[in-house]
Amino acid sequence: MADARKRCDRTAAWGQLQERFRSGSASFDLRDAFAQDDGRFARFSQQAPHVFADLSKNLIDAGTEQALMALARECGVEAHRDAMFAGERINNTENRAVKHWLLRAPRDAQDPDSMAVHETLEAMLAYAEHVRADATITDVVNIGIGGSDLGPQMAVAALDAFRIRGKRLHFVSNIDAHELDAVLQQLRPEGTLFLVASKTFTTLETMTNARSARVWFQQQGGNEIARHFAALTTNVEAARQFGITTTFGFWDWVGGRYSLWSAIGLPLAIAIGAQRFSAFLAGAHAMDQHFRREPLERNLPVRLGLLDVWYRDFHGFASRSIAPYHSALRRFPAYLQQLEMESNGKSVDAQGQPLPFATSPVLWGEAGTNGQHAYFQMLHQGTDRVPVEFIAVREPAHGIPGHHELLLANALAQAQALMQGKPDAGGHRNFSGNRPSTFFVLDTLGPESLGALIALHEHRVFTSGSVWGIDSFDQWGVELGKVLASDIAQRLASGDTVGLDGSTAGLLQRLRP
Ligand SMILES: O=P(O)(O)OC[C@H]1O[C@H](O)[C@H](O)[C@@H](O)[C@@H]1O
Repeated sequence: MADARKRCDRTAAWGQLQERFRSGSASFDLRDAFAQDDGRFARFSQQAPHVFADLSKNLIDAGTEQALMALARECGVEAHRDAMFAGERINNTENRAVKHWLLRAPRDAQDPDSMAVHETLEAMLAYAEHVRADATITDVVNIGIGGSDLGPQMAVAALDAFRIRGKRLHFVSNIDAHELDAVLQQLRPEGTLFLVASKTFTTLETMTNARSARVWFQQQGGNEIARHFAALTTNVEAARQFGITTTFGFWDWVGGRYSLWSAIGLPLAIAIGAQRFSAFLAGAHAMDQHFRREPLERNLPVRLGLLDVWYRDFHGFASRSIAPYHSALRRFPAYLQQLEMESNGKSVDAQGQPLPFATSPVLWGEAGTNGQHAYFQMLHQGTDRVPVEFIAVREPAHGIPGHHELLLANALAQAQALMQGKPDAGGHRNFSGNRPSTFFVLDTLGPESLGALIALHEHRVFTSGSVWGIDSFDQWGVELGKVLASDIAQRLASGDTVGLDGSTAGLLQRLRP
């Protein structure tokens, strides 16, 4: 497909944004903005499906947001979004469509893939229910990495309150077998179900771990590999060759970091059950509809994605900190790291032309309040301004009194402190303030709201990637290290350092057994 997007820095809106930044935005003060405008909270906050977002403590005014909307329109973000939902091959470097949204859409007779999606979903959910009902299975081990690990791991933790009791879920990703070893020590072969999760079924880490798990299983006297191993993959043939007969497939138009909604979600379906898994998909679908249909001005993923562009390319902010004030969301920052940094961490456009402006920021963070006692010092008083994203949940899932109010109070207080500061204090006690943050509120952390929160971020990343003109759905940057690792693995065995740089050669010699 010819990419119809216009290079964002060649638009009139880009020039206007530069001008706005030069002529005032650099000295924009949030405290004044609130003092001057009673309606600021209402203007810059909104309810989207299952997610409320307050953007008012960000360094924007109505004029800037308007110019950002103009930028999106001039760049062709809407047409690009519609092309994704029309199933066009917008992942042009891999010549693939991008249809993870179809995995959470109701049956659609018009879409050629919808039938297969729903057949697979039904089979997978039936299997999940079967595993849930099978009391002999006490442990489920997901073996996968990247998109085949971070999504299900994050979501299983996030929805722990809904998790089936009496079964343990484990996630093994690293090729470092300390991880596999620690899990295997807790298992009995007859009580274990291994899920080998890999889109390609070739990933070194996953295949190595899966083979070692199979060896362990057989050495421990396990039999019936067919009953104790299942595969989640687009490469059903490779799974069969591995000896796995229970496979749940998906399609090349599902990117790894967008695959939680596919068979890769099986650990989550086992954890929370078919009905709740369907609710999880429905929550994401509601956000898809919002993204497709709402005008840009009331379109939350679009507003967030454009804010990201404003911060990265005009303010020059190089990172964003994620602060979920809910311990069940502790893996959410790691999940977002892959989603955003693997999608938009590119320095060429979709045609391979170098981009003269900055793209993906660094994402990082920890659950609150823990982060407050570690790195928030730098957020409040460091030399860099780092936009912070708070996520708070109104209703707790526990009944222990006195905690949740304090948790929420801390989230609010941190956002307030970042903005208000204490500029008169002087010296070490001085807080400059005027530090931006976004505040998300969920009524409860449940399947629907989690689905919506994730889809919101997918579309937000789509929006900034679309403005930047990059292919957000490939990941060529992970290839070089993989190729070099296989060369170095041979050299580690042989000791051959010919042709290596001095550092790699020196370290290789030091690391050889
Ligand atoms: O699911 P797999 O094919 O095993 O891939 C697992 C992961 O590894 C790759 O190197 C990519 O960087 C990720 O996008 C992917 O999710």
